[in-house]
Amino acid sequence: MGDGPLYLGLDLSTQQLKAIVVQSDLQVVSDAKVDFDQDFGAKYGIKKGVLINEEEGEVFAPVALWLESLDLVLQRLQEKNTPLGRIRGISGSCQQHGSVYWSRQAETLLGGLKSDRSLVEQLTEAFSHPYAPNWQDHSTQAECDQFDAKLGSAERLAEVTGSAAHHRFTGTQIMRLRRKLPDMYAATSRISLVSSFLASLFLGAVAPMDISDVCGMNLWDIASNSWSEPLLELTAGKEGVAELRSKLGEVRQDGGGSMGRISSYFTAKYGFSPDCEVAPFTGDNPATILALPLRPLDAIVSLGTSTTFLMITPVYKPDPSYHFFNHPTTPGQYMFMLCYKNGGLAREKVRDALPKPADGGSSADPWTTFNKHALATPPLDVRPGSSDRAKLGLYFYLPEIVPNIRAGTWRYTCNAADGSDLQEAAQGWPAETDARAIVESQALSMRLRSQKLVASPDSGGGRRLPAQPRRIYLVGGGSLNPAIARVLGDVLGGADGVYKLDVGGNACALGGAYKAVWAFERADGETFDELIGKRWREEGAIRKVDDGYREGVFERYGNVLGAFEEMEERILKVARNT
Ligand SMILES: Nc1ncnc2c1ncn2[C@@H]1O[C@H](COP(=O)(O)OP(=O)(O)O)[C@@H](O)[C@H]1O
Ligand SMILES: O=C(CO)[C@@H](O)[C@H](O)COP(=O)(O)O
Repeated sequence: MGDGPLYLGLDLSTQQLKAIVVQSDLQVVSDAKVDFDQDFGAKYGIKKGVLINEEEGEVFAPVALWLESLDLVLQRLQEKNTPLGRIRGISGSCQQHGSVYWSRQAETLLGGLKSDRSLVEQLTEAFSHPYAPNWQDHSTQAECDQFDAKLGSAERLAEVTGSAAHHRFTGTQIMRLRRKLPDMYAATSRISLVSSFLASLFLGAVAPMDISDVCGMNLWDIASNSWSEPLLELTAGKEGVAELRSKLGEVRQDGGGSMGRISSYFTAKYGFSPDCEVAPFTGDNPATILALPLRPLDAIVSLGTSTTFLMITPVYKPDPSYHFFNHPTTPGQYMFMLCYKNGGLAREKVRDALPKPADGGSSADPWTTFNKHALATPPLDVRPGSSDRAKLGLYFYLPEIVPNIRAGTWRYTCNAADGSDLQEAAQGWPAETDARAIVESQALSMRLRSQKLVASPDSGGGRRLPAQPRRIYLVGGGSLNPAIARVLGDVLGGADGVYKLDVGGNACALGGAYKAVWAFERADGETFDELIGKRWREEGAIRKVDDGYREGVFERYGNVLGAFEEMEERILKVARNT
């Protein structure tokens, strides 16, 4: 390890808080993590990082859990002898949409933290609400209906804010909490997103929201680069607009630079330098696109608790079924995102329903049986040369986001050659078939909804390939899984292959760390891509895990894409979230 400056990236996601430290040349020098269930499950009664109130569809996390986790992850970095004193800058990535409600004492308490006591001991009174609504919350259908109607239509809301109304988007969440807990709302001095909350702890003052993460609220007018007056009015009432504006605060326009020096709590307690500075933090998905120099036509599939599909584009083409966000570092660029609630946890459910192998499942990898079945099942469970019907399923153990369908599982079959004759498979099929079918289903949904963003990549040999991503990068916990990589490659293609980031499970934290490098080392006007592009080395950073486009196989999925869409439409008619 040299002696140059270091940069810390944090990732506060659903199930963990991760930290990663890199050098200016982007080499990783240390990392640590806190697993919420393992480290604090018993104390906070959480499962998979959250608490659930089934009756109202509420999903939320205790803010105190995150305070304790921050102290613990820094302690773990210290125990690994990480030279925290050399850290020059900090940035981070956090689960999107969640909101934290600060009390009137917040600024005083944040500014006066003492290093001989923990964050949780000193900040309990800094919050007007002990919980942060989580992105899996689905308690806000009534508010969503009003948001979609407010500007005339869901299409218009998507045009203005980048997204139609979604249960988890912060505007609908604030609107509901204001109605449900009026005293709490009145006692709130500031509202943070999870990203600005975590940055605030480091700063010792409430930090502004970030220009990319703010697009996950249904409140930010992207074209006019300001809060949307009618949507603030909807959230807080005509009389309440000024108050809500002041709770939300200013939005920081620059994704880089310094928001201020680190709080003395961290210098005294963990040995950070008093010169260490805090850059804006952003959402975990925007940070993921910063984990490597992503080009247009490349796609990232993030296989975390949620499953997301991300691309960057200079063209703003919003639609109610997906999301556009401001790029976290580059004005004029946008992040396209699809987000599925039934991602990692749904795959785990299918995995856990599989019959146990004869040896009782002795492998240390809990995914061995799932992977065996996923790879042994042919695409769409159609044996080559047979007249088998294609199998299509939807596996929504939680109410889904895209499409807006309530919890349930559905199984259909259709003619494999052209998707005709779609019929519900009343008898279902063996559990083993579900292993491949759930990954195919997730990938078919991504392929269906990203069709307008992809084009035919130049294959180099004069051969014109069908429209598809050039490269697909896998990140998140599920990126460790070779069978999932293979099925995603089969369905989504990827002319140049499917790659996994070597820090696959840590990509958002890494994106945060790279953002810190850029934030503090950029030359005048130097973009993130320019700076990171010069320093990033493919070797050691990514590994090819699948060939991606396979002629013949890709087209077989194309044949049933229409049937997949029809299946969703039929189910939507009877099982829409209300
Ligand atoms: N080998 C694997 N195969 C498939 N999924 C995996 C594997 N390892 C971990 N996961 C999944 O990764 C998920 C956690 O991913 P991660 O990106 O760390 O989560 P988050 O950022 O949402 O907290 C878990 O739900 C787990 O099921
Ligand atoms: O809601 C979204 C994006 O809109 C989720 O992607 C959250 O940002 C949580 O991410 P993970 O914890 O699954 O990484």
